[in-house]
Amino acid sequence: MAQATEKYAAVIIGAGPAGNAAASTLKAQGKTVAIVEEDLWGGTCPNRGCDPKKILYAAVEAKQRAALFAGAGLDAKLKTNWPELMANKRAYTREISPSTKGSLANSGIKTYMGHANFSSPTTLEVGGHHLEAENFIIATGQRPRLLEIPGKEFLQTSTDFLDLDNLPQDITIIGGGYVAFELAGIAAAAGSQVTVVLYNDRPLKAFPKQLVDKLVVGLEKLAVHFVYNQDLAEVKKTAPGFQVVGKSGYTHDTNAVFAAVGRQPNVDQLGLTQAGVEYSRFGVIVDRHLRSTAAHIYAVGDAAASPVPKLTPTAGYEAKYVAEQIAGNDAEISYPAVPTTVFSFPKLAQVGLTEDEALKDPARYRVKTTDVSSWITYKRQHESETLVQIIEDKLNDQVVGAACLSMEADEMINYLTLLIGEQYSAQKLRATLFAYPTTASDLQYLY
Ligand SMILES: Cc1cc2nc3c(=O)[nH]c(=O)nc-3n(C[C@H](O)[C@H](O)[C@H](O)COP(=O)(O)OP(=O)(O)OC[C@H]3O[C@@H](n4cnc5c(N)ncnc54)[C@H](O)[C@@H]3O)c2cc1C
Ligand SMILES: NC(=O)c1ccc[n+]([C@@H]2O[C@H](COP(=O)([O-])OP(=O)(O)OC[C@H]3O[C@@H](n4cnc5c(N)ncnc54)[C@H](O)[C@@H]3O)[C@@H](O)[C@H]2O)c1
Repeated sequence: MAQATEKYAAVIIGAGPAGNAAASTLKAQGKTVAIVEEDLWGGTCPNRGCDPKKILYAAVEAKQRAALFAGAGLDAKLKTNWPELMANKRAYTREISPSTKGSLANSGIKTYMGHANFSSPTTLEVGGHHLEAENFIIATGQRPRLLEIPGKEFLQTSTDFLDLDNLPQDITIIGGGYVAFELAGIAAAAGSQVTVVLYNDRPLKAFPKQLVDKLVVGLEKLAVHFVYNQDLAEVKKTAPGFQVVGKSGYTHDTNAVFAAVGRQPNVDQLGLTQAGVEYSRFGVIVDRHLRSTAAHIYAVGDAAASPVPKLTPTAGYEAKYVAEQIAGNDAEISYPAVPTTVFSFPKLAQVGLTEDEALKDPARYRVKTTDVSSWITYKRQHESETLVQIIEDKLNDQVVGAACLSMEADEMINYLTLLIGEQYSAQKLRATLFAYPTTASDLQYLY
């Protein structure tokens, strides 16, 4: 017997940070809401992204911070117990999916498990259910991109790395973005021999080169080996592991190979053509209201080709914005300054106007990069790779962009984000007192 059609005010596809934020905001408006998930409730960030990565990072960070005090008061040589570390991570992640699904259901949101696929602009099929809605929100995220080369079946991804039972002795990472630098840092600090193979000579190219170069120095001190300008031709299986082979003849024998060459939006198996929704390789094409080419269907978070970094905070921000659009607010989306951090050794963070953008208008912007390694905040931690870059608008004496490299960069960038958002001038900053000595108390000496 054919299933009856189930009707909702809004149906959301994907239960990651974006989908969940949209569902709960719409539910709080009193709407009938359904959400569909085909895999883990909670999505990438808490199951196989930000949170599990930061759990692994926290342990090796403690080890690295202690190591910096060798000969300066701490004799202990800490050793990583990877299986125990992984058990600690799994104790956290195993609760995420059931508890996320439970809290959605408890708040009156109907949950469907299965792959969602549009059969028409107003109907979504999920495991034999036909869901109709006045509005749909596509929040299907992204998946790791793989390389189309012989031996691609031997490539692992960040998802595999974050769930490794044992840490391989020798790891090779292909790519030069967030994932490559974060996995390289964790693996090297945990004791693995790491090689990062890049197909160009400009890793993390959205960040200032001077800071990236110093981050590379920091990782090299952890014995990470960088190989530049090597386009990968093939991955071969060998008796002890694998061999990566470059197009120029470069070879490297290793125990495991991880592809960190970007992520691709989950928009290709959604029946979007039947729904009248256009997409590109960057995701669902959206306007300044995050509306797709079908006006009643929106896209948010990693799945949307919107002009912001694809991060958890931007996903949640877009989701709440769309819920307000559906409630009748018709203003175009405007984004606040978006901070971002690469959790490596050390950490690299950035917010607001970038150095490249500022240098295009030197009459207006002043870029000041300070080596802060002699400052007490960094000296007391025995840190040596530390830079802070401040971009000031000369018109009003305000900070409009910043980048930081240090083990404190993740917190420092949040202070700077607040200063940018609140349009703090140097004068106002100098009139504020901060507890001393802290990273915050450094702020008034930076601009
Ligand atoms: C290794 C790693 C580390 C990261 N670290 C950070 C970090 O430190 N800070 C940060 O801000 N961001 C980080 N990110 C990025 C962050 O995880 C994403 O930006 C965020 O998860 C995006 O949320 P989303 O809801 O748009 O997508 P996702 O979290 O990917 O959720 C999408 C959901 O949709 C589901 N889905 C897909 N297709 C369908 C379908 N057809 N039917 C039903 N369900 C479907 C998926 O299974 C998934 O659960 C990291 C990402 C990775 C991979
Ligand atoms: N801390 C965080 O906030 C965090 C951490 C991890 C991931 N993320 C999110 O996930 C996204 C994906 O991260 P990612 O590191 O996979 O992608 P990325 O876009 O940051 O970097 C991809 C890298 O792969 C390189 N590359 C592309 N094609 C290649 C090829 N054929 N051979 C060799 N190298 C190639 C690129 O030059 C680039 O250096 C990020 O952009 C970010 O949005 C965020």
